[in-house]
Amino acid sequence: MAKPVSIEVWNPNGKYRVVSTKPMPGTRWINLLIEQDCRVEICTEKKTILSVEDIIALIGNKCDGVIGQLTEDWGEVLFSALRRAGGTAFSNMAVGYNNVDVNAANKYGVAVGNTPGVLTETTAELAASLSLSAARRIVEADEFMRAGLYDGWLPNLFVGNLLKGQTVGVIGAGRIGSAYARMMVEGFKMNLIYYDLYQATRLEKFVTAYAEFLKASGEKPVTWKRASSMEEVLREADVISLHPVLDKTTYHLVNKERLAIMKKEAILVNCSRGPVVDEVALVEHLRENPMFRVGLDVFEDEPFMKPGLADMKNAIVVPHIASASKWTREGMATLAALNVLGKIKGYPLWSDPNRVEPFLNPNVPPPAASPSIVNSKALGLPVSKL
Ligand SMILES: NC(=O)C1=CN([C@@H]2O[C@H](COP(=O)(O)OP(=O)(O)OC[C@H]3O[C@@H](n4cnc5c(N)ncnc54)[C@H](O)[C@@H]3O)[C@@H](O)[C@H]2O)C=CC1
Ligand SMILES: O=C(O)C(=O)CO
Repeated sequence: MAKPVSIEVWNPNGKYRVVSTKPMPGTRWINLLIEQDCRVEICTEKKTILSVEDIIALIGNKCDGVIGQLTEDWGEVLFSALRRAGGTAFSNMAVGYNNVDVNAANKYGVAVGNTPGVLTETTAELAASLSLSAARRIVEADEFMRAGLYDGWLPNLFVGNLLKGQTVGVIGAGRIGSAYARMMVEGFKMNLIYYDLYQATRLEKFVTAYAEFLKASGEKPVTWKRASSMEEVLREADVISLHPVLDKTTYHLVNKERLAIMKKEAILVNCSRGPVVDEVALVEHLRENPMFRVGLDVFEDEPFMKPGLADMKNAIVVPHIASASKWTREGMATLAALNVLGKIKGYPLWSDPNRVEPFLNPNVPPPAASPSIVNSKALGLPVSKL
């Protein structure tokens, strides 16, 4: 039996009981729930990752909805517990929901929300930061400086790669992959090659228009290409950034064989999910190819790194912070809360999960809709006309 977990309670007399497994940034999300007669309970347990047992204890005997985190294992056990407690609403505070067994949620009639859109630019900016940091060896140079090793300018000191005119490769050109591609093409005048199951039409139009602009200004135009295989991207690109969802098709998408076809001085960035890369193979590749560099926000066995990774000078590692801007994290909390609230109140689903701005303006009440429910079709939820 799990120990009771510590909680903070807001609006104790609220009709609907909504639990958040973590404190989340900002207060708007709490106020929006309270205004709609919710009692909000926030888990304040010091432990970073809650176990299934901890969450069962949080759900208790009566719970209308839960806001959860990507570190939690939302499957059969939790969805059945939530349903037994009378709940029909869950939302991840994340766009990725590979920690959620959606079939299990469907079985118990629980809506599964996620938070697309609000983190697109923030996440793409971190991928761009990792790309630049790797190309210009910023972390190594910073460590060198702090260690007191700098004793004067040298022609060969921390020489890195110029991005202008090189090729950026994007695997998974959805919301974040496309935003990243635009930053690298427009910001650094890189040529684009991308691989996705679907054509990224808006991205292609953007690069075409930007190329026209450059040409009209007398500059060399950038180019784009949709690759017919992932290998084509790996072979041709100088900087490759991974942005697909994590599912069976993308597990170990980058493995030993695929690392071997990349350029010896290429840069690989991963801001999607750790298991998209075979991290053991990556450590070996980094060891054998000192000019190959990586920027990693996510890890295969998060929060752990595979042995050897932390020792590699050609790896930059940060702790899953790609969406960590204040505006984004507060917006994610708001979208997650509104997903849960919308289901509890019987609101329809917002018609376009890529257009979430109307939910994020703090000066205007949000639309009476759930911003993004990934299993809405399976549950037969109505769609808003707005
Ligand atoms: N590191 C972090 O903090 C963050 C990580 N993420 C991760 O990024 C992922 C992508 O997010 P969005 O861009 O909003 O999602 P999205 O759904 O707009 O884009 C994902 C793209 O991946 C493509 N894709 C799927 N399977 C593929 C395959 N086998 N090969 C190539 N492409 C494939 C899809 O067609 C789609 O275009 C999330 O699912 C999440 O796991 C998202 C936000 C923050
Ligand atoms: O939203 C996600 O999927 C994350 O990884 C955290 O922002």
